[in-house]
Amino acid sequence: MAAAEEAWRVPALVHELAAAAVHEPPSRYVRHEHDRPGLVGAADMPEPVPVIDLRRLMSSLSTAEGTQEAAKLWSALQSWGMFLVVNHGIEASLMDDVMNASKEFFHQPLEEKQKCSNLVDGKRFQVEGYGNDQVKAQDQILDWSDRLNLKVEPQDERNLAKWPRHPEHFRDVLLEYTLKSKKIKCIILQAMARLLELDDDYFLNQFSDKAPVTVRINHYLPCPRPDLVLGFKPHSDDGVLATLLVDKNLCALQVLNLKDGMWYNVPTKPHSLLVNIGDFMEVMSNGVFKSPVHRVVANTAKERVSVAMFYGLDPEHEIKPAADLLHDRQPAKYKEVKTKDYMAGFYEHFARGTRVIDSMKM
Ligand SMILES: O=C(O)CCC(=O)C(=O)O
Ligand SMILES: [Fe+2]
Repeated sequence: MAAAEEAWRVPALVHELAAAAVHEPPSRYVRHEHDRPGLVGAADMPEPVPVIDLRRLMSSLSTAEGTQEAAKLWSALQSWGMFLVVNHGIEASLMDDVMNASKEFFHQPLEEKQKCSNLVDGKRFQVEGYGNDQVKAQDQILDWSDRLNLKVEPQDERNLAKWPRHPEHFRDVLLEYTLKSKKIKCIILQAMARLLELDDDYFLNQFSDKAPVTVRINHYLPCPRPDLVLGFKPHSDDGVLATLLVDKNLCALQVLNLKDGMWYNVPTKPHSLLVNIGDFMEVMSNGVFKSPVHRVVANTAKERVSVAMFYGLDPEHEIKPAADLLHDRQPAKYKEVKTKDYMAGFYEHFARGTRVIDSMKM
């Protein structure tokens, strides 16, 4: 491929645009009119995302309080497909450490961050590392953010060359946070299985020791025209579940309400975790639980960082609706698909701003 043809595949980082103090976002970042966040902003949710007390949820079989918490979880899963979790057992100081270490990485000089670049030889894209999303088409609209993607598990698949060396404690805090966040994922998946009257371990049993845990750390820098761009395009998450650590000072995440087609602000709560249902769960629950479509808006003044952790499945695993949920009047709504094929489709669709799960519906 000629060099001139290739240049569009490696756009400037938002870090570079911000450093150059551009007054207008380059056209590649400007969304089509119907897709712009505009100046008005989204509405606050008529019914906010439920806040689930994890300690209470753990006792859901044995206490009235627990039953109440499980009912809240059911309502969260039926409405927004996302919920906040408190009393989750991760120390506030560890959450702050993860957030601060991530910010510190993004504040490193560009040369330091480029040591973790997601480009091989400066041009060939790979998912892991620091940089832009993969650019698959010249007219692809880019997000006003830079990202760091890392595979944390399986341990023997960690590509440590892509992990930040600065700040030095980045690795330790991320690993400690992963361990603790995994326990939360287990409790939630058991409660979800119980809500569907499946074996408590039905969802957990889908994970083999090859199931990946990946992290995406998003860096949203201020934008001179937040009405024209998006920090993160509309998408639903891959994987079974995603847990999200968001900046407590800035509410910028929005979720689409499929019933009225409107975007709603997702509230933040200090030291809570936001849990999103991923596409794999939508398929396994045969659509009882829906993975929410969400996006992030930009703003003129404040920087924002978020840390998203995704629980995936073994690449060879077949994702399919749970057999016990299917009967004559309730046939499978999704085609069976191998995780690796789903993931290949995911990146194709993600670049175009469409959803791979829509192509799996029967
Ligand atoms: O930054 C956020 O709040 C959301 C990030 C997100 O949706 C993602 O990384 O998949
Ligand atoms: Fe997401």
